[in-house]
Amino acid sequence: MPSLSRPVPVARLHGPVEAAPAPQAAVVTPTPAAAENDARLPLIRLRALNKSFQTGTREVVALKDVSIDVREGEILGIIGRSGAGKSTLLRCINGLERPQGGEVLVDGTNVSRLNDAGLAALRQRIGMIFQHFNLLSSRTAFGNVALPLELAGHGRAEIEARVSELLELVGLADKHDSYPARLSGGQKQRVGIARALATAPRILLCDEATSALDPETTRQILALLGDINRKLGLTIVLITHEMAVVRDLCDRMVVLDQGRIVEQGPVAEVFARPQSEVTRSLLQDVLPDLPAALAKRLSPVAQPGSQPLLRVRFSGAAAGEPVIAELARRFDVPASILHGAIEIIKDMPVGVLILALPATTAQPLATLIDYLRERTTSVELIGHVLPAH
Ligand SMILES: Nc1ncnc2c1ncn2[C@@H]1O[C@H](COP(=O)(O)OP(=O)(O)OP(=O)(O)O)[C@@H](O)[C@H]1O
Repeated sequence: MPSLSRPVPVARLHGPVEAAPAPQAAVVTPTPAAAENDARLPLIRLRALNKSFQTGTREVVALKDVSIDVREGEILGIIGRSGAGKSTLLRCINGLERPQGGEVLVDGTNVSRLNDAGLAALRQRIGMIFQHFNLLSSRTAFGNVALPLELAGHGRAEIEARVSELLELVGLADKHDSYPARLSGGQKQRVGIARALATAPRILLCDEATSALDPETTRQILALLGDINRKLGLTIVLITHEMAVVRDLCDRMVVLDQGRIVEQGPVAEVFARPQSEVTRSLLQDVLPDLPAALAKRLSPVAQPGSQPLLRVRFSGAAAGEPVIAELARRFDVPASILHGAIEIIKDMPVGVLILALPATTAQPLATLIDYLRERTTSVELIGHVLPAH
């Protein structure tokens, strides 16, 4: 029987893991922090996963050639629209779904080859929390957290000590005897987190864990997950459709679309240089881009009196540069900021600006764009805006 007293992860499941391969869809240059992260061995390796479902005569492809490494101690966010394959991916990790192709390795163990007893042992090492908490209404907070320990055959005294420690960890020391009906959504999720940690797992899977919560409670639960990740060295994989969750909690992110990975990398890097249309669209929630009213006035070609419209992305040191003032001073080009947003992600400023240049300038447009490109993360000419009437 495993010991439950731990501030640190329990022993590994099985033997050694292989060296990390090159990331499949890395589209960004790693930051120094990410490079340090890369040196860690992957705790979870998904290799070329394929999974389809047969519904009547139709085959639905849920995952297509998905390869992801999750390194020990990191928080990985998997984001995508509804139907992108997120839940299927999470369920492949704990063996609830078997892929038709590819491999799922958890700490070197091939999950697809495990029998029922092996799967049960694996799930002791993988905690899971859910959108709707999945608590037993007939049990108190204590009883819910105690359940996995009872099932694992631990003794009463050990269970009592462990559950008290866990309720304390999640900030519910005073709710031992409360039934779920008497708890708020945030408190229920705290019980869910304590229950998921009961068997001292090394991995926590979060299935839309904050989607049923209001923004303030979401912030508190994300802060708690970040705290647990740091205190216990827990590896966290979460699925979400909200960029704000990825921004507030994750180290790295994977964007799924129609079962495929369309982008992956450190969060700040993906926010600064989104490569796929899906990522850009999902980013609209946190870094609003071109407002609809402006988009309506956009023409793909220059017209008499129209102004070139630029989307300028910036991150890190570039965010502190007086780029627009310099453009005005050096080229005598007063750019107007029509829209902008900035976020601080893991201490790094990341932003987007929509700039309108004057209808006529002494220098060619290409010269001005080149100038900005050298001093920012990226510059796109998104069209020409006609004056508003
Ligand atoms: N058991 C199943 N039988 C048939 N089709 C399924 C099954 N599970 C998932 N699918 C299909 O596989 C695709 C991916 O589903 P999945 O639930 O993994 O997506 P998701 O990104 O988690 O979506 P959501 O955010 O809406 O939960 C969808 O088209 C879905 O309809």
